[in-house]
This record gives sequence, structure tokens and C-alpha cells, in this order.
Amino acid sequence: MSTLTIENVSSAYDGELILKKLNLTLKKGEIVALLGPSGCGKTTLLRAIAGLQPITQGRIAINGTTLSDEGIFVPSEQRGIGMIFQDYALFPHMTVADNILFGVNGLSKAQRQQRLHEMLELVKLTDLGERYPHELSGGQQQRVSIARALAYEPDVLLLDEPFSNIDSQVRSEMMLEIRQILKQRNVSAVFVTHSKDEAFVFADKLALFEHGAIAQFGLAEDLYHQPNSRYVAEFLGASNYLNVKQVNGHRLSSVLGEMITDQVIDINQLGFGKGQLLLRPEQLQIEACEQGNGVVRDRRYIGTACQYWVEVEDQVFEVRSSELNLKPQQKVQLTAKVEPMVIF
Ligand SMILES: Nc1ncnc2c1ncn2[C@@H]1O[C@H](COP(=O)(O)OP(=O)(O)OP(=O)(O)O)[C@@H](O)[C@H]1O
Repeated sequence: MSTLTIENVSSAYDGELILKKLNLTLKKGEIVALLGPSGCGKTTLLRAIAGLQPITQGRIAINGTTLSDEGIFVPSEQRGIGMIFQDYALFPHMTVADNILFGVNGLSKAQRQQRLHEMLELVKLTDLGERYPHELSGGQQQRVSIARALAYEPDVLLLDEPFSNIDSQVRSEMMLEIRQILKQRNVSAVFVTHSKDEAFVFADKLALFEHGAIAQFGLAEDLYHQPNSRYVAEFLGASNYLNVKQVNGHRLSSVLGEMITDQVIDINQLGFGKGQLLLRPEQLQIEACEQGNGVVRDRRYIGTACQYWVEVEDQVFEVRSSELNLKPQQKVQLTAKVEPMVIF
């Protein structure tokens, strides 16, 4: 059974449809990123799951219990949900310890102390229970907000851009640390972000939003390598499109020469046996070659690799290569690895 089920969910503000028949399921312990540009409805879905935003259609359930449906609305505080916000939302007049235990009810004094100790240890703040939020760094405050959300032992944790106020130098370390905490406790989480890099680091699966609908949902690598549209392809990374013609069931022709693939090519459906092959920068290889098919037009050094922009017959391709010594205006041979083959 899935932990969280979103079925056909729609939601509107002032009669304007913001979420359009969304479907999403989350298994126990899975972390899903709601990813997409500003204003596409990510926070609205998070609020709908939390019971802070009404839905006009569909069903939301946790562990098989319906929370929102026609005639059913379980209030936010009874949903078994923990929330972590961008601004941490800690109570400034309460100590770290009081903040963490705020939502924990029905335990004896000793059990509360035990829970507090466990949470402080989990987020590595063991000696800071008596401090106030303003006496902590941003990263420490965010760890308190995580401890507070987990202390209440939620079935699902919702995180709304929780890392955007964290210094970029410590952000990915912090994301990995929190991911590890969630995995250690097998917590299911829904994480809102507009950053693909954050989504790749933190989540197991991505739900990429486009104007209130989910354009594609699945494992991060599947969305990257097998996008179902140009929108998904471009949101997740640099994309080159190579004009190709079908020669036969396993062969394509293009300005980069003929390419053979084990996959069966079916671009007839696009019309006249033509299409555009998606090539990620790492699917292209270049090497210096005086009689080569291309010319380096620009380069950028990015640490362990170089980005090159290579022109072949009026088309410019972005290439990522470990070859660091090619210079602008140099002749090169550009070749492409066809798989994974995605043709639009
Ligand atoms: N309280 C509100 N009243 C009316 N419209 C709203 C309200 N809150 C959000 N909207 C609209 O709903 C749409 C979706 O907003 P939402 O906050 O869900 O987007 P988002 O994808 O989370 O964006 P961001 O990444 O900028 O936070 C936007 O067009 C927004 O203007």
C-alpha cells in the first residue's frame, strides 16, 4: 500500500484552476520532489496534502485513510503530517528543547525527555537544547525544525523549499545529512523545490510540474535520460537536438554521419521518417582533428571537465568533455552516442 495517494486532485483559487487532475503515489520511506518553475502549483499541492488548501476534485489519502474527498475533510492537525518551511518557523521565545517538543502530546515526562534526547542526537545538536533560535546559525535552526517535525513521528513529512536560506557552500552537505536522517527513520517525504540540482541530491523520484499538471513522474535518472517531452528534457539539463532521418529500422543519418542503434527506431509517427534526436552534452564526444566535421566556437572550464560549443554545418552543439586542451576555432571531430535514444 502506498503511504500517500493523490488521485485526480484539482484545486482552484478564486475560480481559477491551479492544480489540474494530479495523480501521485508515494511509498513508505520514499522522498519525492515536486519540481518546477515558479507559480506552477507545487506549494499549492503541498498545502492541499497538509489540509491547508481545499481541493475541488479528487482524493488525498495517507496509509489508506482518506483525508480529502467529496464530503470528507480531515483537519490539518489530525493528518499525521509534519511540515518544514523555508524560514524554519521556529518559535523565537522558546528554547530549542521546547520548540522540538511543541507538537508532542500524550507522553509521560520521562518519555518526552527521551524523545528530546533522541531528536537532538539525530540532528547533532545534543548540547544546544537550552539555546534560543536567535543563538543558532541558519543551518542549526533548520536542523531544529527537522527535529521538531520528526519528534511528532509523522506518517508523511512535507518540506517547502527548506534549503533556500542555507548558504550554498553547506547546502548540499546539509541536504545529504537530512536525507540520511529521513532514510534512517524510513520517513516518507514530499519536497518542494524549483532547483533540479536540489531535487537530484535530495529526492528518489521527481514529479515535474508544468502549469498545474505533472508533466512526468518517475526516477530522476529516467526523467533525465527518457524525458517524455522537450519541456522535461530542457528543465532537467542542457539539451542538443540533432536533425535525423531514418535510414532503416536501426539506422539514422545526420550531419554527424550515420548512427546505428540496437533499439527499433520508430520516427515514422512523427512524419516522413524525420525527427530530432535528443543528445545530452555527455552523449557527444570530441577530439582534435584537422579534417573533422566541426569547429570549437567557445569553451568553458568547469573543474574536472570542459564545456565546449562546437559548430557543425550551422548547428551548435554543447559538449561536456574531459579533454581540457581544445581551443576556440580548432577543428574537431564530433561524434554522438545514440543511446539512450529519445527522438521528438
Ligand atoms: N492565496 C492565493 N490566492 C490566489 N492565487 C494564489 C494564491 N496562492 C497562490 N496563488 C497562485 O497559484 C499559482 C500557484 O502558486 P504556488 O505557490 O502553488 O506555485 P509554486 O509552484 O509553489 O511557486 P513558487 O516556486 O514560486 O513558490 C500561482 O499562479 C499563484 O499566483
